[in-house]
Amino acid sequence: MKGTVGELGEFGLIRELTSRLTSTPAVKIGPGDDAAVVAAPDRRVVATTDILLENRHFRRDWSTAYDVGRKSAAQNLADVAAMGAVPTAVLVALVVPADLPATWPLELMDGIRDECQVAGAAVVGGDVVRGDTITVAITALGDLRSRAAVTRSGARPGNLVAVTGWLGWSAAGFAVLSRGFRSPRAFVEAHRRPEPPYHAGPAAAELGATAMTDVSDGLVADLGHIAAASGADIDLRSADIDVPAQMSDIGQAVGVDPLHWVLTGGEDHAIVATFPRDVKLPARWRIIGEVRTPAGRIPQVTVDGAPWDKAGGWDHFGDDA
Ligand SMILES: Nc1ncnc2c1ncn2[C@@H]1O[C@H](COP(=O)(O)OP(=O)(O)O)[C@@H](O)[C@H]1O
Ligand SMILES: Cc1ncc(C[n+]2csc(CCOP(=O)(O)OP(=O)(O)O)c2C)c(N)n1
Ligand SMILES: [Mg+2]
Ligand SMILES: [Mg+2]
Ligand SMILES: [Mg+2]
Repeated sequence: MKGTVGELGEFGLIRELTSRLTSTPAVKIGPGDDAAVVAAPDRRVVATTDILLENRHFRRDWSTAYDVGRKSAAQNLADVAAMGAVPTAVLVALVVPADLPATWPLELMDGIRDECQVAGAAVVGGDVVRGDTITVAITALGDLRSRAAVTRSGARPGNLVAVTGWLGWSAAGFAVLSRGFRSPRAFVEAHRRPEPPYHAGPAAAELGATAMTDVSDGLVADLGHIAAASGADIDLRSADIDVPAQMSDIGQAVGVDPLHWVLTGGEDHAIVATFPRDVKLPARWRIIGEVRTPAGRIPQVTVDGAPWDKAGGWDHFGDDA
């Protein structure tokens, strides 16, 4: 595809975007009408939205359009999974400048489509608007399959805290890219293209998870939301939190304690949940701490019993943002 988005025009772009999509049996009416129609066998619909903005969530010199597509879909699909639901459909709202090469949004859509396919969902609609900063706003829908939603508020003292998926890999990759390097590849790739363990969300619900979230901002920050919503403290045992040797090497090279990436790095979209103590967890879950009766008036996350007094993760209005 030659030319720019402006040359293609709004409806030319929409035609090209939608022509690349695939469908699923849940999609009754896909893109092309005033709205889509998606089957909701459960009669409840899980709905969530996250925005990705150029130079805030991604950089075009660090990630391909396809990578940004995979990541923007993953960020939203992970939120559906973290409720214990199976993703069904996503809507893609795009802001693009007129002089952007048309290949960029088309390859973005390929990435969104492919990540949706990994999670079992399909793109059912969207919007295109001309603007100065590339913005990808995705809405994802999901189905609870007759189970109760797993919220952030159900953690109880005595519960175990367990996690599945990657922790700190994206943050280590971000640190590498920020310093002008392109390797080690595994970490840079983790930053470009997270791999949320989608299946683990519904699986955790089935196993009796009492609270759950995906780790988008950082483990300590996101568990902080569970602590606050549940009115309980959460203590992490650092000895049970794996720091890969390769991550330690990068930490050494750039002067950062790698445990900091694991505890406060976001964007890997691992799934962390609390479970009753007698749960039988499959091997992919690592037990990393426990829920405790709150020690003070404000529920908090502690590490090895000590309050975590640094930032627990990304904050769009924080000092690092
Ligand atoms: N502009 C908004 N209007 C209404 N609700 C919002 C808005 N921004 C965030 N929220 C809600 O606040 C909660 C926390 O948001 P956020 O930290 O972005 O969640 P997540 O990490 O799951 O994406 C979510 O339930 C989200 O839907
Ligand atoms: C260019 C660039 N700068 C900084 C970051 C780091 N970063 C941006 S947003 C974010 C947290 C996750 O995004 P957010 O919009 O908070 O998603 P949500 O928590 O709502 O799911 C992080 C770690 C990045 N990925 N790219
Ligand atoms: Mg959000
Ligand atoms: Mg999110
Ligand atoms: Mg966030």
